[in-house]
Amino acid sequence: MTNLFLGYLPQTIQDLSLLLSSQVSRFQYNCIVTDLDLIEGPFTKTKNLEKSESFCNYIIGLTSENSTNNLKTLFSELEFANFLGIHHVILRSPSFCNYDQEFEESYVKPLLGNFDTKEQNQKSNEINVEKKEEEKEEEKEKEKQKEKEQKEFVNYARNIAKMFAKFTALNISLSVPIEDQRSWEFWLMVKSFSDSPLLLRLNLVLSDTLPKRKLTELWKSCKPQYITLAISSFVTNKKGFSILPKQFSSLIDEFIQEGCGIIIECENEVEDYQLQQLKQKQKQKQKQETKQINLNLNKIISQTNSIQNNGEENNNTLNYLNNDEDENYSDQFGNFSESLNKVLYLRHLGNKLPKISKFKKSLQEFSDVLQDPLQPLQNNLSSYIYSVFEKDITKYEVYEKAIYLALIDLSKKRNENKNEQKNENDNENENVKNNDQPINVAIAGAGRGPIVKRAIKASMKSNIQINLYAIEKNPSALMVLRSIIWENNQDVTVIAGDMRNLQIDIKFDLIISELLGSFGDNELSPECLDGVQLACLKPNGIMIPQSYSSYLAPVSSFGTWIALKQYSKSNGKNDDQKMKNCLESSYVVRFGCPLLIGNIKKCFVFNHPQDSSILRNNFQSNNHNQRFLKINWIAKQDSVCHGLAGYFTTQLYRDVQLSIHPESHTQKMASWFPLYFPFSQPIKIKKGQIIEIYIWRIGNKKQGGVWYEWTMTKPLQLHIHNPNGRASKIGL
Ligand SMILES: C[S@@+](CC[C@H](N)C(=O)[O-])C[C@H]1O[C@@H](n2cnc3c(N)ncnc32)[C@H](O)[C@@H]1O
Repeated sequence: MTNLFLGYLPQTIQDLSLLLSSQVSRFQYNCIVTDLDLIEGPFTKTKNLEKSESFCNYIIGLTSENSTNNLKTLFSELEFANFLGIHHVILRSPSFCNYDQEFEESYVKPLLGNFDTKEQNQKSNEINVEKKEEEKEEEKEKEKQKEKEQKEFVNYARNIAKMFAKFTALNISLSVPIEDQRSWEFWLMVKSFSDSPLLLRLNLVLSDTLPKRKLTELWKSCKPQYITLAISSFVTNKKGFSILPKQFSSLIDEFIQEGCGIIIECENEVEDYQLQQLKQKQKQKQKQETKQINLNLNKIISQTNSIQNNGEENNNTLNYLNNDEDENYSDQFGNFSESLNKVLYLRHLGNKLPKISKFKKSLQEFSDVLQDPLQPLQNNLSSYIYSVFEKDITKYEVYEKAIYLALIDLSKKRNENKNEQKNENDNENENVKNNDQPINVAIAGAGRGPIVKRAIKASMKSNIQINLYAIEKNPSALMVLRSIIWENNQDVTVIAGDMRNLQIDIKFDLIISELLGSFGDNELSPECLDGVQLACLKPNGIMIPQSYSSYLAPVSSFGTWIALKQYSKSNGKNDDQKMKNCLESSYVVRFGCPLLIGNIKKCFVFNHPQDSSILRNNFQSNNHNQRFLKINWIAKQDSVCHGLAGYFTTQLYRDVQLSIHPESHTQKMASWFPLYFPFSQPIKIKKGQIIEIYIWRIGNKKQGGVWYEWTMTKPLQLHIHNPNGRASKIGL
């Protein structure tokens, strides 16, 4: 059974308390969505009113149609919900959201008919002449209508924002039709009018029109709480069961996987109500019936055959209906199982979804959780953090492969040199002796030793002798490292200290490090490796990684934005500057449902070893590690930009790579989530617009560290984020 949240929305409710006691427990709905209409709604019956307290947890209130154009009604209904103790309310979708589509149906299509484009144009030209006057009138009317609706649109958005500010105890979701781009505009407008836009939730309504793919992606990035399946979304298959057309069910699958709850609209609850009446009369029979229903319910839920295929494989469901006892009810109440059928079907869809692997599940827990990037140079990492690193087997396997190839190449080079020298030098014996020396390998930043272990393995595999050194500055990690080396009887020399200023005589053929952050250079790998390269790398020595590149894309991710705002609120605690700083810092985050508005583009590149003369001249100023770049994109679609998503790829050695770039992500590697550079305000973007940003990597030891600054210049000019590293600096 999945954790799918199912809500039930009957069009009419005769007896809410009966419905709750029968439906929720028996048919495994999580709740009933019920009208808050104060005149004809279920709560107008005193019986329901009296019991409201006890069943409020199972109820989501739905505002009435009248409330969409009447502030007073909306207010009264929300106040009533509050009074009853209902915690969740869904605001009904304003009908004008569908205006454009209706207009298309009733005006545009009949005018165009079925002609091909050429004929179509001719024909419409003719019509244009004939109906010019008539159309002018129509145009005027249309304009008027549009203007009226635009006003209503804004007014309703304003009303909602007002109500939202007033009823802070209610969890409010706004309903909007999923297939209409205008409803997205409306949703944004309400959000931007509102005082606490983050708390306003979203209920998408799916009717019989499938949204365009791009719109679906856009909605997913808005983190909807529910999708309501309107009656018109369902079709009846050959066997008479309500199912969703294939594309619809795939769409629902996608949203279920993002944790979205489903609300099913059903015609009425008469059958269930009457079923209960009957049950009272036929107590004995009812017991058996309940038993049978539960039995069949379990069978149906566990079956994995497709209900979809015209009902052909839907034998269990059919059995349920054809069951002797159930036939009585079906005869008496016609399609009494209609709502049950829908819920079983949806449970079935939920169960049919591919099981999420343990690996994916463990990652999902981190969705939209903001973390400050690690600073392994400035801070000493804890044992727990090392243990998390070490769980990522994939990363170390790739490292081992790179080390193996580097050892082979170093050994080959030696042999070539040896042969050359053999030819050149008379005193050949002595040189041969020198060249047979093991290869000097250093792990720079060894931690508790996972790469040390891989270097030993690579040496054994390649049968190439190495002298292995482990450099580490974290005193506690060093203790663990030493005891692991001792326990495993490994031949490793531990060098305690900062790799940037080692006072040792040894020169290395190969220096291996893993000092990479989510943005490649953001844990100061360039600065750390400069020191050890200058002091200890032999000429023509190799460094792993050989290079790393960062990447950026403008991102829309409401979930991440909400998390950021909440973080800034709780961290800032009424201190304005602190709150601002939170919005100007970069974060490691697994974007829950990101929408990349432009293609991912390369940002900064670092190569190792660096040119040693450049390195020597800039060692103090760190100028050679500073970067400044302008990047622009053409927006792929309408959306809201919440900042920049940062990724990296690294070439460890030759073609051995690690990547968190979404298009080339190393499979099953979980060590790094993307880096998020937020913009201090969400920016509405139109499809085709140029998005232009500037980003800097600045700083040196004298300035207390390295930091990034970033800004947007198009379509909106923003301030520089994190000037002088005021919000976040990476300590050197
Ligand atoms: C990201 S961790 C990787 C540790 C280990 N290689 C692993 O994969 O588990 C980086 C390690 O480098 C060490 N480190 C960072 N900067 C250093 C420096 N300047 N000198 C020596 N060690 C450093 C940190 O203490 C940390 O143990």
